[in-house]
Amino acid sequence: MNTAVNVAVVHYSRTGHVAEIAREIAETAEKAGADVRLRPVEPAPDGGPAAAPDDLLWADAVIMGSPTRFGNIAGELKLFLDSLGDAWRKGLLADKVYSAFTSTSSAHGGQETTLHALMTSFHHFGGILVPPGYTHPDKFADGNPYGTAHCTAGATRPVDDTTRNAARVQAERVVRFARAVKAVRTDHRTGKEE
Ligand SMILES: Cc1cc2nc3c(=O)[nH]c(=O)nc-3n(C[C@H](O)[C@H](O)[C@H](O)COP(=O)(O)O)c2cc1C
Repeated sequence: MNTAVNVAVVHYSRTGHVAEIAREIAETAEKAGADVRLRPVEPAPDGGPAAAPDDLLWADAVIMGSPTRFGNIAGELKLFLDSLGDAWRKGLLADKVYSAFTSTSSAHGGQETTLHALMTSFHHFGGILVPPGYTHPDKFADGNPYGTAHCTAGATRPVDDTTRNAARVQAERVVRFARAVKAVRTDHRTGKEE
């Protein structure tokens, strides 16, 4: 089965770590055959487009990333989430695959709570959650079954192979399940298969 799928990689990053993981995820999803929109929630320094609700409507899978802030997501990403009320009300965010990633300064500095905070919204959307789990040997190296999570160790540790490998595992898995979900998705409003 090689259904065409659209993947939106939506993220916020202030000092570049989350953006670096987002790029790895986007490249991997592209290599896996997906059409990809890599979208920061604020306009990128290179003038590229910022994320818009339409990117989620377009997507079959959404992979969303935020730095951890006091064990929670960054306010900038929350503002984007809060712009989705209209799309949510119309049922347009449902039945898509969702997955999350993050970066912290300290080990166990709130990675899992941040990933869960993102997933809370995904539940409200009626999303199909696809976490990486321990489904690949590389996941035993990065050790986070909830999503790719980097630790910058006080901004001394750039995104490394362990994190990149985890990002690749997650992106490949999301594309695979996005294809499967797309094949059975129904239009929420009509109840008919899309
Ligand atoms: C207001 C604020 C709160 C933060 N809270 C945490 C935290 O709870 N745990 C942690 O490990 N790092 C925390 N950090 C550090 C960021 O998570 C870290 O710098 C981030 O992973 C970098 O991501 P970025 O380079 O994509 O911006 C915080 C940073 C800021 C500015």
